[in-house]
Amino acid sequence: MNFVKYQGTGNDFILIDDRDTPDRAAAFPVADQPFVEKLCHRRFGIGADGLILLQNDPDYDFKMIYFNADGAEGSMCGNGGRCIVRFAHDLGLFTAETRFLAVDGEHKAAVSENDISLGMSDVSGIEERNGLTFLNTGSPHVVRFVDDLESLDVVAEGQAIRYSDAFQPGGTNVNFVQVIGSDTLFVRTYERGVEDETYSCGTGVTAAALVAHHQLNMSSPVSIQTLGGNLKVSFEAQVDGSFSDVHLIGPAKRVFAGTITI
Ligand SMILES: N[C@H](CCC[C@H](N)C(=O)O)C(=O)O
Repeated sequence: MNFVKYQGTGNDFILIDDRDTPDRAAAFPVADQPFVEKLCHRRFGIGADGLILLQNDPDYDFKMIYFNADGAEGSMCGNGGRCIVRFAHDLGLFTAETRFLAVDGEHKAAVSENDISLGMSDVSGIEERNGLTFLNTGSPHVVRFVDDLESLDVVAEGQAIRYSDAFQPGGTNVNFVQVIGSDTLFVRTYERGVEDETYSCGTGVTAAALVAHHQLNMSSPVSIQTLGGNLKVSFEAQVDGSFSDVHLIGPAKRVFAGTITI
């Protein structure tokens, strides 16, 4: 079975072309969670934050199926979404703009030489839960502002919130955010399903930008720095507290291709 790897601001993914072939026995074993986990493992496998299948869909250019590094199917992945758009473009499935289906519904995206602009789901609003700011940008996210993000223990602090009672049974991703300019945030994310800090989280930086607008009146587009590079988030804030026209903009790059032999 062949695979390619892509990374978007250091959030890295195994991508597999799982479109219908005459022999469906060659299709990816979607229910084999230990297999996906092994492929994502950085010592026993290829190594990745997640694995994404590109499948056919009768009504869209393609369909995205996303698994976290723990092997379980995840909720929406923004950086993975940008990577699969670049992959579909590399496969010649569209020229400049695309419509595809993901776990949270339809997404539109546009490709330019350096960036992918990915349309995200509308966000219904921002809530306070047990003193923490929480929202769903396709995946569940807590957003917490801090003063010194550089020296924060993101794994320990993130885990405490991810497993706290308020977010059971599903858990949540956790973003720590430092304001570093009038329109710029530095974001570090503890990711559910990876159970570690990743270099960048697309739905997470989207959440951070929307909360920065809501709480600090930061205007669109918001620039975001992550450990793996820079992203932009643009949006329209509605009077009822919801957000529409949300876009996650940044690079996604093909890193290598290979054959799975385990
Ligand atoms: N890395 C992803 C987030 C995946 C969400 C996943 N960790 C989950 O909660 O299922 C992103 O770029 O948006």
